[in-house]
Amino acid sequence: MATLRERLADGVPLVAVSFGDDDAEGDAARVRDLGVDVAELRVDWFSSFDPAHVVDRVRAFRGVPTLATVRSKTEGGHWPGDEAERLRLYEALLPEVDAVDVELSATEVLPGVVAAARSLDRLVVVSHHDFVATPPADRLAEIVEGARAAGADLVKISTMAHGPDDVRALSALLLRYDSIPMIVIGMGGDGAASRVFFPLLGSRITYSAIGGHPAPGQLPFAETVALLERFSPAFAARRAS
Ligand SMILES: O=C1C[C@@](O)(C(=O)O)C[C@@H](O)[C@@H]1O
Repeated sequence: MATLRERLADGVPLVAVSFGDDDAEGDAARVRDLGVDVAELRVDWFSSFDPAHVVDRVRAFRGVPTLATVRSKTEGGHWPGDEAERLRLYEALLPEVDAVDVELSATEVLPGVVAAARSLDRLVVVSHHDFVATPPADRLAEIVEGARAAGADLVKISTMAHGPDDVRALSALLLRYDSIPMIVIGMGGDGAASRVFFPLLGSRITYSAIGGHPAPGQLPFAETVALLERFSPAFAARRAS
């Protein structure tokens, strides 16, 4: 199976599904059977943060393109808070996965994660989440530029959309930073179209759900794939190959 870096290379959007550790072997089998492009391992959802446990569960996904995330509580995750411990966890995870996702706001963790990822030739998604609102355009631009300066291979912006103006602001951001690999998501019902429409405009990964843990406005995996197949001939061709 191709690595995440190889999958990203042709610019055709990828569909991710997020998993915890309740059934890692079963989830890895589902990823293979259904042709999920990226397994996001939400380590902050795991039952234990002991690095030996985390590495063991992540290894169940070996051979599948993986993106590991240890999301802080301040950006919608469950990580309880010790930043030195979080950095050690990312360092233990990095050899096992294709990429990691870390928040731009995680100033105590981010430089260490970027350095460790560089030394192992892994990708870093530098992300920003706002579950309340979509910030103004100048703030969004500042976040993208900050993430890029911090060493992001991909910049991810996921903010709550309250109506068409927010969706327009997020699509303008995606187009403005066309030369940077971006993942842009408008969360919530008003943003749901962005999960299909933004990949058509260049957003590199869209997140979908199989079963539990759907994020606000996420569509089921099968529906996301069907809509992208309908509207992106390149995506349909890749799925058919
Ligand atoms: O940041 C993202 C995007 C997301 O929040 C979403 O809205 O699809 C889902 C998360 O699992 C992922 O880490």
